[in-house]
Amino acid sequence: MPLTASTYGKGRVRVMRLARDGDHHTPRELTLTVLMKGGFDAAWTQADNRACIATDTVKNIVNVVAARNVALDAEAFVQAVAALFLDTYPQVAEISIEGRETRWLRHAIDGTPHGHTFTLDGNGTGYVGLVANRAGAVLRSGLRGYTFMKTTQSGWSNFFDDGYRTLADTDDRIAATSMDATWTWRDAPIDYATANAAVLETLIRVFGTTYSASVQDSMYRMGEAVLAAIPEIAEIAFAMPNKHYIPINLRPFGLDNPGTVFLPTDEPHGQIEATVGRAA
Ligand SMILES: O=c1[nH]c(=O)c2[nH]c(=O)[nH]c2[nH]1
Repeated sequence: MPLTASTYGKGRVRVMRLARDGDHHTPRELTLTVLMKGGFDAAWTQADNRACIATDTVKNIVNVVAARNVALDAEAFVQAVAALFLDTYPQVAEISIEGRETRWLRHAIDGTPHGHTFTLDGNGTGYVGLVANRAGAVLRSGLRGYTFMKTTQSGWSNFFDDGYRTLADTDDRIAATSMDATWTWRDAPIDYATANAAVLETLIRVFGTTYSASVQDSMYRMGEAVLAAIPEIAEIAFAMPNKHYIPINLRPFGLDNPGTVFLPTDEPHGQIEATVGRAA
C-alpha cells in the first residue's frame, strides 16, 4: 500500500530563554511543535528507523538552539531551529514549526520598569509559524485568543430575510471576540516585536474607533489597515468568534432595557473568518 502522507516530530516542546544584561532580564517563553517531512518512509513501511531523527533529539535541538540564541525574538529563533535541521540532516526535506509565546510583561514598580519582575499578559498568546525547505520559507506571526470588545458603535442589519429569520435589525450592540490573527511576512521588518505591536495597535484602533456594520466589515477594514501600515506583511488571516451579548427581556418585571443588561453567551457563537491580501 502506498504511504500517501507522513510527518513527525515533537509537540509541546516548552522552553524559556532568559536574556540577562546585568539585572535587566528579558524572558522569552515558547511552546513549539516541530514537524519534519522527508526521507523517513521506511520507518512506516519497512520498520527501518535508520534515517529517523528521534523526536527526543528534536527536543534536544530546540534546547541547544535556545542556549545559543537566548536573545532572538520568536521569529528569528524558529528560523535558527529550521536552519539547523536543514543544514544538518539531508533526509529532512521540509520542517514546519509552530509556536505559542507566553506574553510576559515587564512590571513597573513606583513607575520604573523593573529589571527582573514580570506579570503574565493573560490576553491571548503570541503565535509564530515557519515552513522551511531548501527552496525557501514562509514565516508567519500572529495572536491566538486575543479578546476585545466594544460596547456600542456596532450593528447587524439588512441581512437576508425569510421565514427562518428571527433576529431583529440592530444598530447598537456589544461586539466582542476572541481573535486568532495570523500575518504572513513578505519581507523582514526592522524589528519583529515592534512590527507585531504596530499590527495589534492598528487592529484595535480600527475596531474601536469606526462603526462596525458586522464582524465581517470590521475584520476586512482591520486587515486593510494593517497592510497599509506595515509594508512587510503580505496578507493577514483572521478567525473571529462573535461572542454574543444578548439583551435580556426585562418587560415581565415592568422594566425597560435601554442597552444596559445582557446575557453573555459563548455558545453557539458566530464564526467569521477571512484573509485579506494585497492586489497581485
Ligand atoms: O457581525 C455579524 N455577522 C454575522 O454574520 C452575523 N450573524 C448573526 O446572527 N449575527 C451576526 N453578526
